[in-house]
Amino acid sequence: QTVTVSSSASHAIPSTLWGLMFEDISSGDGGLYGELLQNRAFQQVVPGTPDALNSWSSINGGAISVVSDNVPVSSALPNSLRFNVPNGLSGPVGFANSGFFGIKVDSSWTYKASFHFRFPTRSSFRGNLVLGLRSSSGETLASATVPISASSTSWRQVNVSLRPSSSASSLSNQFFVTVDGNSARGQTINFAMFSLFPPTFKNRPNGMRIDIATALAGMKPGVFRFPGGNNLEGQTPASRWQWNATLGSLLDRPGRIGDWSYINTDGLGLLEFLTFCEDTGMEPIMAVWSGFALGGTSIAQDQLQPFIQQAIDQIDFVIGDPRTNAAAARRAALGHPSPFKLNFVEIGNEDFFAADTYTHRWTTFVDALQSTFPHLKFIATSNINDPILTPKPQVYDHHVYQTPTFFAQNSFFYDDMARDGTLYFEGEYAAISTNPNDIFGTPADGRLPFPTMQGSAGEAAYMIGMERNSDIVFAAAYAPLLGHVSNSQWTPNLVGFDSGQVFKSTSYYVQQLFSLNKGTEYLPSTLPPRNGTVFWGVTRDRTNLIIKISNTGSSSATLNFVLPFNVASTGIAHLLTGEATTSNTPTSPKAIQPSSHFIRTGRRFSYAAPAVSVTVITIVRE
Ligand SMILES: O=S(=O)(O)O[C@H]1C[C@H](O)[C@@H](O)[C@@H]1CO
Repeated sequence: QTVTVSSSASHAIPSTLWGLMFEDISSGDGGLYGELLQNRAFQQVVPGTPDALNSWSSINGGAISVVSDNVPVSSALPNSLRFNVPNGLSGPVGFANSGFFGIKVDSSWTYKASFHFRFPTRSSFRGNLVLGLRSSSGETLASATVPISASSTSWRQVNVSLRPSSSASSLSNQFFVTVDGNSARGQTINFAMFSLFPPTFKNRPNGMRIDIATALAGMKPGVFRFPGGNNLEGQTPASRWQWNATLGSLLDRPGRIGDWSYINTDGLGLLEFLTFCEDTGMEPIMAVWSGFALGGTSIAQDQLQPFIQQAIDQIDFVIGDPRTNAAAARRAALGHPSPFKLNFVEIGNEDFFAADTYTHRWTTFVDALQSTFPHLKFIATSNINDPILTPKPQVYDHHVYQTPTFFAQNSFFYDDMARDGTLYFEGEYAAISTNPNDIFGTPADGRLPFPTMQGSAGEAAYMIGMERNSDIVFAAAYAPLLGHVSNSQWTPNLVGFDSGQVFKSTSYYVQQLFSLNKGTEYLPSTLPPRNGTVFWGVTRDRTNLIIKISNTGSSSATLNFVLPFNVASTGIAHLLTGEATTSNTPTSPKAIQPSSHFIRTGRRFSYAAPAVSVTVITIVRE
């Protein structure tokens, strides 16, 4: 196959092209968000039920229960851990938290532990709390002693730093709090709002886990879509994501029942999202709730005003003027007086599930928001031009979960899209099954537990198409982004993790190769055959010519490039290839990784793309 490259660029490559889609789908709490304790504040649990004590356990007979405290630590956190020391015990007695399927104990880290406690009954008792980190077999790895007295019934906060004496060999470790069973016999102490943080990305308080955040930043992503995805919507309007409930002190965040069957702490909230965007150079694509909850409730058009006002306030928190706007003043009070960067606001999520009411919800929201924020672009989430929406959307968010083959066969999906001023955001895409008749089924029925090399090559073919059409595709994001390998609501995920490490998939490497070698202009070239198996695209930036190739076929393919200008006689081929069905997994985390090779290049050169491979060639321009 000969590929002739044009000397003049057709369009600029948007800086926003390759980005991240984030929602809490076993990915925020216990994942990207740095908090190490699960069920740290007993948010949204029912006192007295087994779930209320999720992740908490007794040590040596300590009696623990979750109670609705008659003197709650805050109005947002009504529940406390009631701890009682029965008579007749000796030695350390207390309770422990097992984290999110483990807690990594690293002796090079300083951990920050915090909790609030109060004695419900005043007494002359004085004693010591011993808290810290221990292996599940009971070996103490780090500890601190805090003197306490029952001289007052008011809440007091404990803050201590913990430096493990040694790193634990396994992840099954716990955070613990104990008292001496004999001297504290009969005592009752209430606890609330526990927190245990490792060092965080950019050392941000209430920040992100370093290894995961670093892996995400390592893709140099252009955009960050949040807070969902389904997790924006709520099963009912009352349990929808609400920006104002995710701000400020952790004592003021009630948490919510998320849309992936577990409670969200909302410790990772709107300001943390925006700060993360600034810390990694991503532009936010922020969603507002659009009046539809996943349980099926749509808000009637004449009842939408409060939700529209909440959306206006959410946007004002991000970009408003603190001198004239209360929501913006909250942003300033939280330490960020200047506005954040924001150009795109998404109205809802996947509203093709509720297209019949989206027609009025879209109109009512966009009429109000566009007049309040004239410079923003609003993204529609129903199917493209179906139903017809008023006003006509400037942007659509298109999602596709499919087989590897589908992606290879749809590399030209955007070539046929009308150039009528509409922009497109490929907000979610991934090869998730090999079974075209059951895309969302179980692994037994073709679902992928982890991305595979053939899935990643299919995605690369589709991405080559989006790059070619990046005059109208301004952003795209693989979804879901993150998944805990021990407990996920969805597979495959771009990045897997457990409480100790990060697992980068073959699809992660495709995203990274494409994003780090984006180029700034698109150079048209001989089009790949639409129904072929090999796809390529050419871009350039000031220093490099960049050629992206995906060979989704089962045999090597040689491309003969003919360039209209001089380039260096040696280039670099960044190659990702391996067996079609191979994945990087916790047991084989580095099964397939990119490798870089020098290749001979020049005005004319050939490159043999191996079967099932993705290659990014970079050549210095003369
Ligand atoms: O069950 S789905 O609707 O397919 O869920 C998908 C689509 C939704 O936007 C996102 O939250 C989720 C996984 O990324």
